Amino acid sequence: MGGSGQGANLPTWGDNRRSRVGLLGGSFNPGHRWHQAIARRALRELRLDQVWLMVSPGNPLKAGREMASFATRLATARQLADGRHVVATDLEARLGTRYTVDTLARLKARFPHVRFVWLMGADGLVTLPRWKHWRQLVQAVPLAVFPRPGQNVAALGGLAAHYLARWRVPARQAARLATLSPPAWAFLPGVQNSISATAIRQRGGFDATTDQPTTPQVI
Ligand SMILES: Nc1ncnc2c1ncn2[C@@H]1O[C@H](COP(=O)(O)OP(=O)(O)OP(=O)(O)O)[C@@H](O)[C@H]1O
Ligand SMILES: O=C(O)c1ccc[n+]([C@@H]2O[C@H](COP(=O)([O-])O)[C@@H](O)[C@H]2O)c1
Repeated sequence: MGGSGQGANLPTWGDNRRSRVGLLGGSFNPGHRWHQAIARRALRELRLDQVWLMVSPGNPLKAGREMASFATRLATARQLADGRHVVATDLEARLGTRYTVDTLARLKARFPHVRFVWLMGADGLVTLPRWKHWRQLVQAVPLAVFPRPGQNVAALGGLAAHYLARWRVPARQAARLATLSPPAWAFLPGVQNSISATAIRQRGGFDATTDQPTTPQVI
């Protein structure tokens, strides 16, 4: 990987090896320690080589919401990275993509030998049917869904989970996920944390008007 923990660059390895990469896309407004916890858990349980904290130039479903600058959000993601196994990246900004389905198409073309897994909290599975071309998206990449307080019942009882039911892999087989042809997904029960970027902002951890953190950015 070309990056240090500070690496916002497009990764330079991977083209010619079968590596396994988890993509944790997010607004990171700001990044927080549960993003890091998910990344580490994914590395371990999905047997990934790397997780990329992929900072969104602008979540299409969060338009108009209080949003710090891209640079500030990327900086908070970088604080969570170690530069080896967890890497923060601005690649969506570089690729000029905003919708996940488009990003995945570009990434798969750019890294044909990398096996990607899309990582998300249970809230992502809830909103998935509102994402651009979501049925196409689930054909493009396996999904790993992490529990989130207050979201799990809606996630597992929702439209996306029903649509994907026949492709669900038991959590005990999560290590296989990166090797499976999509659609494939797993819900990974485990420790949960109610931390959210919204709560951090509401606590005043971040001053979106000045674009500056008022307390340590990563909480
Ligand atoms: N506490 C959490 N538990 C499980 N998943 C989480 C948690 N916090 C964030 N995630 C997941 O991390 C990814 C990126 O999240 P994001 O950057 O939007 O943070 P957030 O805390 O959800 O932000 P916000 O409160 O602004 O919506 C998403 O897939 C989200 O589901
Ligand atoms: O592609 C879409 O339509 C789409 C809709 C909502 C969210 N996403 C992606 O989901 C990821 C999590 O977003 P967020 O803002 O909830 O952290 C991030 O990578 C977004 O680009 C993607």
